[in-house]
Amino acid sequence: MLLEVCNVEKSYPLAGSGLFSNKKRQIINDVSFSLEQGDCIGVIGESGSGKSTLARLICGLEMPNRGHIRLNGKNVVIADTRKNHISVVFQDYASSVNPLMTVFQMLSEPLLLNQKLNRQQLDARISELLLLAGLPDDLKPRHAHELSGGQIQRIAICRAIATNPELIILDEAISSLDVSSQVQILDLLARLKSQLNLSYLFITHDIQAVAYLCNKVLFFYQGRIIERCNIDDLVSVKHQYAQRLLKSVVSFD
Ligand SMILES: Nc1ncnc2c1ncn2[C@@H]1O[C@H](COP(=O)(O)OP(=O)(O)OP(=O)(O)O)[C@@H](O)[C@H]1O
Repeated sequence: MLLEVCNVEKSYPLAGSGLFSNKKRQIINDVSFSLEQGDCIGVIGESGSGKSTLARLICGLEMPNRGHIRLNGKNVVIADTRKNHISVVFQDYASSVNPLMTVFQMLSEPLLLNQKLNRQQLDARISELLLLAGLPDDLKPRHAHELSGGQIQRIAICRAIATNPELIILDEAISSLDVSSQVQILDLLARLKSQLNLSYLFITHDIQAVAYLCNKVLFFYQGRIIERCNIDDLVSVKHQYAQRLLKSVVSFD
């Protein structure tokens, strides 16, 4: 099993409850699921249901209060996504890249974390990544302000795949884009998944995007998984919230 999330719980101190109060608000409630190599699992839920908190726990940016998270049988280590072999692509593409860096520098950074490459090798690997993401090679000297939102998100995806991670977490990775860029990025993610044999945890509000990209789906509600199913069984979900989500989609095929 690639990823195992077992009985995970996370709470934060309750706002306004005083410095010495131990009152807490439970954000993640007894969440368990597993992801096999090659899976793309969609995590869908409304705003504030705890999806991003779950993402931060899985990639080791925070630790759970209870339960455990294992990647390839090893416990995920706090604040070491490199050791954890997990990459993350966030929603806010503009702030996910350094505005002072060129595309070449943005892509050099993750590549040089793991290996020693000379300038020529680095240049060749960056060309390869740009090609994989459907971007022209002449973007290398450009800065973020000289790129479109869709191009920046493709660069963020290049950064995510640069380290050959075991798992990529896509946290609302298409939400800030216009509809046509969303479709293009979904196509890119689907192509990279089969080309590089990637595994994704795809966090979103968008059930149609889940239906397009994922083979399994978890419905998240108030920090709990309230329903889970294979993508082919979407129409037979039982929970009211999951049914409501499905009904909210005008055309669904
Ligand atoms: N560090 C923190 N301290 C206190 N509360 C937090 C912290 N991080 C998140 N929360 C709270 O946890 C709840 C869940 O937040 P989270 O961002 O995980 O939800 P989400 O489902 O990803 O929402 P969205 O779809 O809007 O991004 C929110 O009420 C949020 O205010």
